Amino acid sequence: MGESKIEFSDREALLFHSEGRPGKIEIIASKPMATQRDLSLAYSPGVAVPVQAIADNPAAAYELTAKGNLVAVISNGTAILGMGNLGALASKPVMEGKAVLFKRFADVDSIDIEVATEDTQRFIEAVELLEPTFGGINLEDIAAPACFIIEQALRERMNIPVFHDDQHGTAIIAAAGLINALELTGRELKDVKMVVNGAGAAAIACTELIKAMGVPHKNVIMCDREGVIYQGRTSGMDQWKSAHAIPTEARSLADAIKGADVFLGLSAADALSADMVKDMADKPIIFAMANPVPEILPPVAKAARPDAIIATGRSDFPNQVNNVLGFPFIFRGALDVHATTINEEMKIAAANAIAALARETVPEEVAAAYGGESHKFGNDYIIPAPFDPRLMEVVASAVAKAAMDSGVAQKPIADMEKYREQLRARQNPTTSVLANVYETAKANPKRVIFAEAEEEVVLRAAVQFKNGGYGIPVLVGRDEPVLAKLKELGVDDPESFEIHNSVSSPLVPSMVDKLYGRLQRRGYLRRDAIRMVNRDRNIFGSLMLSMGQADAMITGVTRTFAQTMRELRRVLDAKPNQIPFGIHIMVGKSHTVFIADTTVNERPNAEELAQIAEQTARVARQMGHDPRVAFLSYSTFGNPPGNWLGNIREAVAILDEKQPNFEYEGEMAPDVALNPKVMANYPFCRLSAPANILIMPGLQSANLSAKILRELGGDKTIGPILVGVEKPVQVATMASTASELVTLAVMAAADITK
Ligand SMILES: NC(=O)C1=CN([C@@H]2O[C@H](COP(=O)(O)OP(=O)(O)OC[C@H]3O[C@@H](n4cnc5c(N)ncnc54)[C@H](OP(=O)(O)O)[C@@H]3O)[C@@H](O)[C@H]2O)C=CC1
Ligand SMILES: CC(=O)C(=O)O
Ligand SMILES: [Mg+2]
Repeated sequence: MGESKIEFSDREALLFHSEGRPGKIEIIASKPMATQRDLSLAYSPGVAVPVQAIADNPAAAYELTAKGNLVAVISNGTAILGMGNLGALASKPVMEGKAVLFKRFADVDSIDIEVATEDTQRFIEAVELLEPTFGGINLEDIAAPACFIIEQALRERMNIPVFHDDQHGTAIIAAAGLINALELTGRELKDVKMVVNGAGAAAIACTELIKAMGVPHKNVIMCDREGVIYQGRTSGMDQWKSAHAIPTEARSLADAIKGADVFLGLSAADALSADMVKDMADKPIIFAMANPVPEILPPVAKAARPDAIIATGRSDFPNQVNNVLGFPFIFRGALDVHATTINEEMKIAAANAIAALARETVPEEVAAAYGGESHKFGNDYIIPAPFDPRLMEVVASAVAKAAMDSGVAQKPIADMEKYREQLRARQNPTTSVLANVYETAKANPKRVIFAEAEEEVVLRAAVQFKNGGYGIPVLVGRDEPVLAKLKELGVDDPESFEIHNSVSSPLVPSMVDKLYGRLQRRGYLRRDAIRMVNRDRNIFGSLMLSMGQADAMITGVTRTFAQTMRELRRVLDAKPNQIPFGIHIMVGKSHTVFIADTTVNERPNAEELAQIAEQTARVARQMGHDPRVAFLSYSTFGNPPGNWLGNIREAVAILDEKQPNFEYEGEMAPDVALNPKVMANYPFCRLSAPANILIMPGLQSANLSAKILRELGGDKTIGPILVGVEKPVQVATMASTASELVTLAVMAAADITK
């Protein structure tokens, strides 16, 4: 078990939240709001019709509004992670984070609501009044014991699922992990001796579920800040703690832990010492789940007890026992059957489904999401990772089925197999493929040149790239300004970055020879080559790349795309039998479209169009898509006729000759390519479904479309991605943000265009 792999500075964490649109969420309309008619339908007078329909039949709200897929993440900030009571406002970043996780992992729309009161009754009243808005309520980071009263009252008063995530979400995941850890260490629930540190929301709920599964009451010692909760203790007690008091001589955690099989930490940072771990039974099971800093760090626990199974709540160590593995999928299943509640049966079904998934063989494509490591059920893999795309299908369907079997589903699912298919389809392959691209880069770290390292945005990207573990940034720039800027960015060890400066680089003479060799018959003198190597960072970087000093390169923020390309092409050739060009990827809600050539060839001829189609199909396939190419035009199959269609038709004919292993068709207008109803007017069309690759007739239309879509579609655009150059190099745009640069650098490192 290694050190934490993910590092970041405080400044980086703040910038992550403040950059661009502040915070982590925004709301997007799901219906067009473009015309007067749209307005009439969406708002007055059209909206009166669904209003009346819902007044007549409240269940219609699930069909006519967003309610059925909308979950509120609600907190008063009294127990923010393990940071304590920092108030409602300070809890907002965590609650926005939970809302984003709902969306990312289970396509559940979610909004954070921070309620500024510590008065239990006022909180209950505020939340219960929200029932019309939401399909479910996820309570979060509310301290015990108020959370128990709040949840119970709301469950009684509301007819939608109310779920306190820190209690039950955590309990479900901890139970799943424990089932597997016990199996690996050859223990049975009935014999286990367990110590629980913490007696709050998470600790009480975990203990209750684990006792319900079979660990005897007398075998569990619970501790809080005052030490052991023993029978007869009077100070700092409440009814929830009393329920777990046992007769024992132990008074401190150090006493209690002697000989224990399992430690369950849901308390605070550093509460468990290495000495205590040494006192545990053979093959101890240690779940140190306090966030953000666990009760003990895995390397410390492992050093004390190499035979231990160790889990934390964090994503940067193996065995992440965190409620993120549960709540998105539990609500997905509950919402899909319009469950009135989330009951014990649904929770146990979720725990069993998660535990069983970890014992299954990890398929190839999933292995990539684990950083290419072969994950096999064992001490460092007792629980699936949150990025495991199988979780959605497996957990949500188990929860939905349990809701149906236990009689709380208002809309049972008729065809479970079809439902599982729909769950799979809710996940856009690009999202998980991108996660895989990141993990591929991490698994095999490459040296990536950041050619414009004196730019702050580039340096920030390089720092993120390094801290994310995606590879080794190789910075091109003058040492002093680069080091000074790294310090400004809060980097503790700027000297650990490799910086290359053309003024002092020993590589310069051989670079000049190489460049002069390439350019002498293109009108350049040796002194021109010297000047270019010394002054031009793209030339210097490209020469480093071509001389094998690094594996990939990212540039583009200080010069226009065309100028950057001219500089690169002085050094780098096209790949054999390929042409360089650009792809923009538009990542839609459930589909992805690749558009090419958006950057290089102004007026591609027929051969070039066919070539662009073939190369784009290869990239799309590499990113998990079955290519379906449409050659776009203003004209569809000859209508209207025109003078510009010849080379498009010829490109289709070239592919007809070559018989490539993907679908293609043309010429056609974009609506024919993308809208199945319009495509149906052309029954002879050879595409089996809407196109996912759009080959544009020329740079004008391609580049304009990509830029318009980018401006209108925001960060759903990836690219431009440069294809067809002999070395992995990516040219960003001058407006790129640090995170866009990191994505491109990772794509270059993972060589997705190879
Ligand atoms: N990994 C995961 O998925 C999750 C982890 N957690 C973590 O669990 C912890 C508790 O959260 P939650 O239950 O919501 O909060 P609560 O405020 O409801 O409970 C906190 C509990 O921890 C106890 N505690 C605090 N410090 C210590 C200490 N040094 N030694 C012993 N007990 C201590 C408190 O004791 P007292 O009663 O005496 O005040 C209290 O019982 C947090 O760190 C949180 O991040 C929570 C949910 C999910
Ligand atoms: C993970 C979580 O919900 C917590 O630490 O509070
Ligand atoms: Mg929490």
